[in-house]
Amino acid sequence: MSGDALVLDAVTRRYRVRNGWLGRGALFNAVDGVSLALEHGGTLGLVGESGSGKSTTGRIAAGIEPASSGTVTLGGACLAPPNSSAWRRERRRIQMVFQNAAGALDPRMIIREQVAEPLLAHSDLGRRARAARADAALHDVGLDRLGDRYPHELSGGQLQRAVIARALVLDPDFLVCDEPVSALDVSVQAQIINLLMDLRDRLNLTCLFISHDLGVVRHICDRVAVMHRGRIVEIGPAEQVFRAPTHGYTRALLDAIPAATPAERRRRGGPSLHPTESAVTKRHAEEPI
Ligand SMILES: Nc1ncnc2c1ncn2[C@@H]1O[C@H](COP(=O)(O)OP(=O)(O)OP(=O)(O)O)[C@@H](O)[C@H]1O
Repeated sequence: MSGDALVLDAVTRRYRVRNGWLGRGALFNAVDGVSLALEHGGTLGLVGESGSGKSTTGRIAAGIEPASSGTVTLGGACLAPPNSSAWRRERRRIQMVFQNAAGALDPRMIIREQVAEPLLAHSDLGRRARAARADAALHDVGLDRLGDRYPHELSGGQLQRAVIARALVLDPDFLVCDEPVSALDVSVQAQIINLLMDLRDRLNLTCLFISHDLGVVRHICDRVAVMHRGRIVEIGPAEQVFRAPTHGYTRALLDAIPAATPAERRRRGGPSLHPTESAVTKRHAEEPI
């Protein structure tokens, strides 16, 4: 594990509009001049309304999608465009966990094979060594003994654990998590959040955590970036951004979340805490497998 940072500098991503008020074929900036750094060992939360550019930023950070302009550097070296041989070398260090675990897994393959799959492209390990590495990753996420099962034999939470194991099997330094629990039952969300926190601490991972759930972001992130219409309008230590937001859009986002305590609820006149946040505070709750 090296201590270098993943840095996005003035990153822009342009798409062509298919239909919409800008007019068919017009270009628009889904991500517009975004600069941020993922510092070693930290967790940066990326929040903002739907369509603000969070996922696109995450995919660019993970090297899955190229920037239209701007640079992505890893330890000071420019990350190569996706699919070049240099990219394949660096790709191992940055892995992504998506929202839809079921869609990310092949229903015809057992879990162990799918967890081991990235090793085919990124290592020269033999079949048995790959299976052993996959079993170790499955152990890390609490799925011992389930490697021989097919995806349809696993619960939603177990599927997301398998997807996390597949991201971990290459021993990455950075993990980009894009809404990793929003497709799960509330009762399972806390277990997956707790697992991600445990893995981050145990494996010394540096994380970008994309979420709509500001309660969870406040709980697990040390820094927060707020996106609005493709731009970062505010970035700073989580406690500072949540306690004293400087941008009007951040204040509007925070006003939209339910109050954390009865006193705050009375002061603000809003509803009580989102169930996810009350649940994530119960760390180490284990999902039955
Ligand atoms: N491949 C694509 N082609 C065209 N437009 C795209 C593409 N991917 C994303 N967009 C558009 O870019 C904008 C930003 O999308 P993005 O998914 O990054 O936002 P988001 O903040 O992650 O939203 P959500 O929270 O709903 O996932 C949206 O207007 C989206 O429709």
